[in-house]
Amino acid sequence: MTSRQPLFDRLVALSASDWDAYTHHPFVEAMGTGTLPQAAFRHYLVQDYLFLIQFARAYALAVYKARSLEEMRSGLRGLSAILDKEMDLHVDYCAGWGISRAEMEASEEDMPTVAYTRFVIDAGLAGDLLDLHVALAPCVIGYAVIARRLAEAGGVRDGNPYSLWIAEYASAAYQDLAASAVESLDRLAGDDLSDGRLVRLAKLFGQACRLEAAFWQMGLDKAP
Ligand SMILES: Cc1ncc(CO)c(N)n1
Repeated sequence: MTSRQPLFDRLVALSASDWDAYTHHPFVEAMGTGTLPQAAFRHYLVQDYLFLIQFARAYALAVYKARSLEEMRSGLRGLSAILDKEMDLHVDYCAGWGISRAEMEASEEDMPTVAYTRFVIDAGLAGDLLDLHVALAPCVIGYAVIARRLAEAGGVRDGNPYSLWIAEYASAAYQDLAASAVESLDRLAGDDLSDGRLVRLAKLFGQACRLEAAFWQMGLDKAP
């Protein structure tokens, strides 16, 4: 019975308090209500641009770590989704907040950005493809879960400056991407995951959730 439960659900259950602290962080709740200070969001946006560059490197590593052509192509789709789509979207979106590409490129990575992105890359370098995808899961899937909840609670509405952010990650395209990330965890894990491996994977997952929470907190800490 437990083996039929998606690996993602088991990881969330094993790291419930870290997962909840990440997905219900005060930064997230304030985006939903529209009360997040703009300075917090702008700092987050610039750091997220730098985050995405490193995230692309993590997908490049997924191509390298692939054990089959199919897995290589899947890593390549993730890489090009970031480089060819998400980065451009991000630049357009930041322009709407008066932040130029030049300003983002001139910015330095804050410690939480360095910590999170290099943690993910190291998880992939030191481990196998499943370790890497588990370390990536809170990013890819977490944003889909957060945005869906905020959208269902009425976060996308006139007058909420964060509507577009919520709508983007609540969109069918992003929700589909997250659903395929959930499936790929099960495909990579196969059906003979030992208890010991599960515990090690849950450690990676919980750490990534704490680093996501620290990423939100970095934004809040910039609010006057
Ligand atoms: C910090 C962070 N986590 C996850 C995502 C989703 O891609 C993102 N853009 N930024």
